[in-house]
Amino acid sequence: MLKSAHFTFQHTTAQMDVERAVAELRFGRPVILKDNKRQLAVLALDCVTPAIYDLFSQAVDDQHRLFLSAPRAARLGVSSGAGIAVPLSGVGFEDASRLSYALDVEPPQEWCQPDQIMASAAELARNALLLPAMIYAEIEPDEPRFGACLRLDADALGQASEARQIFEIIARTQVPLKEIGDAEFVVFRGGLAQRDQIAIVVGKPDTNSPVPVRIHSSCITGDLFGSLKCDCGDQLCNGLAHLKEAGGGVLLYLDQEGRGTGIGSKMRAYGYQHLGIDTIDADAELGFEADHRRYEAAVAMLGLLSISRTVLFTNNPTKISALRAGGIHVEERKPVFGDITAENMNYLRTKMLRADHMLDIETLTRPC
Ligand SMILES: Nc1nc2c(ncn2[C@@H]2O[C@H](COP(=O)(O)OP(=O)(O)OP(=O)(O)O)[C@@H](O)[C@H]2O)c(=O)[nH]1
Ligand SMILES: [Zn+2]
Repeated sequence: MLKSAHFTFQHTTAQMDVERAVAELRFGRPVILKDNKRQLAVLALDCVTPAIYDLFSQAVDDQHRLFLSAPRAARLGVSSGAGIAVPLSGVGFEDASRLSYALDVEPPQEWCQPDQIMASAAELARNALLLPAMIYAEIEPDEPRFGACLRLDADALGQASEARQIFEIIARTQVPLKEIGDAEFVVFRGGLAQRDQIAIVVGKPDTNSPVPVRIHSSCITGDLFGSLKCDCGDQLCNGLAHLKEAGGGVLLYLDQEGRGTGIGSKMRAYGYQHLGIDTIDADAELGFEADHRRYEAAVAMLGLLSISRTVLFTNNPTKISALRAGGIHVEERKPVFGDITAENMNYLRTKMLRADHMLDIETLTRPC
């Protein structure tokens, strides 16, 4: 309960400021990112129209640059761990866009190391589920043309990160499921974006022993519509079935579509995959690392369910290390498979060979 005498709306938290900045970027508005030395006006290319692009370049006297992440730079043939900054003077919206995500683009003739603050800008784009391609320029503190824009301290991102682990249970109730019968849905609210996450409790797991747990990341195409391009739908059903067979357990259904890149980017990446590029390189063309998921929410959710010891159903070593890093004991790992089809074979093979997923190498590498 709020104590009304002390409560005011005068302050925001770093978490709120970050979320506001995310909303501004998604509306195609600049955010002013600042540290104690300088301030940069930053726009997400993903949400910019040609008219906004032109307006921005006029406002910064054509001194804008394009930040591209390390994976995108590498696809352009430039190796730079911090990404690159490409001068955009005289470069129009179409060419900036092509440089950001098109295939078979010539490497930029000129580039430099990006300002350090751009790491925070890329992190904002990640929270916003936008391509990490940012248009930016240094501006004067009192620049009136950006007077109405949101200002964000670059430090706020680090501070807001703590919120990733803060959740509360806001609802729990029984939902009978076709395949496994009674289950309890537990809804958690919190995290950086305050989005709701769910756990499905099958049976009555004994939290004094290692609890069978499946961590599943959302896949709208596979989970809901039976896409043949991946194994997610099968893994969701089989995961729940394994929990039931094990005498009860918990499935965490995490809101991290497209390995954390969002449905828009996942579908763009599919477009590139149809041209023969594998799942990791397709994401890299768009500027993404191989996997953008985080598991702080999973750790927090297990904690709220009083689960500290698990038998984890997964083929993905990152999930095991992420839980362990969060203080959850993974006492055993059990596999969870889906059907291997002509359509998902290359995807599974890539996960096995390039992301170390524990899949059956013999079956998957046999030519189809
Ligand atoms: N970016 C991208 N994401 C994909 C693609 N195919 C599937 N995904 C996403 O990959 C994730 C797969 O999630 P999971 O099945 O939980 O995880 P996993 O990494 O395969 O690990 P385990 O199933 O536990 O072995 C989901 O977020 C999907 O939306 C793809 O081609 N590109
Ligand atoms: Zn999938």
